[in-house]
Amino acid sequence: MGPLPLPLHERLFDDGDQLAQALARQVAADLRGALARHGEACVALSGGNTPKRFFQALSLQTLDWARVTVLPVDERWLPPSHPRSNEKLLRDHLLQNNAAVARVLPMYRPTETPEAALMPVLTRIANEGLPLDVAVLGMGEDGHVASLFPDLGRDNPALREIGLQPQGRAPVIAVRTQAMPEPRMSLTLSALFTAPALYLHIEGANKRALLDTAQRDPRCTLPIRAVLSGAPVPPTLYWSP
Ligand SMILES: O=C(O)[C@H](O)[C@@H](O)[C@H](O)[C@H](O)COP(=O)(O)O
Repeated sequence: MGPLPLPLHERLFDDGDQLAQALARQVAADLRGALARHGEACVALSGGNTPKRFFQALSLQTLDWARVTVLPVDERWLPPSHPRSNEKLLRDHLLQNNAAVARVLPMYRPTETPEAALMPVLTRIANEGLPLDVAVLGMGEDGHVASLFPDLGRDNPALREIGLQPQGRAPVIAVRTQAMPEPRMSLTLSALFTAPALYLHIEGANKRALLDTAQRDPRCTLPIRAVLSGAPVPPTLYWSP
């Protein structure tokens, strides 16, 4: 008998619209619970192409959005007017309808490099964003999550530990990857794991197969496996073809 697959709850849907509605209902319920417990709530959300429908559905949910802070799990080092900016994605697709009054905690600052802004951004996120109540992670076809790419630590092995260890020493890192054109900033797994509710929003058969490998193969070194192996509570997968 091979090793047991890493624990993961699964919610499978026939299409992306159904998934978006269900994930929006679940995240809204988690936020309402957090608001009831401590009067404010914080959710970290992934960028990329997958989450747009989910953001739109979430923006229609009824809850006390004025007491909710939203932050991106990662940011491409581009101004918020740029089409690849995750802050822009949040503002265009989530900060509308009922959610228009939510507060965005941006990662980007107008410095030339993410390294130059790291300390002030890290301090602000630690003070105003953490601990999280909810985190939603996408996954790239290469097994990256947030901006924690498979080549993390190529030039600086300590960065891999800080990024991927469940007890890593910092909540935010500046990253460079050969996989993407621009430098980035990212929450680390130790920051993401402060969320008692952790979701993977993954669409498509290829990503599902990769996730399966990460769940079952102990030799897998991809960041997605570090999520599955290190998460203090088993994440819940929301998947559709
Ligand atoms: O800003 C980003 O790029 C992300 O937060 C990233 O981790 C994303 O979730 C995956 O790359 C999946 O992206 P797609 O949904 O576009 O495939």
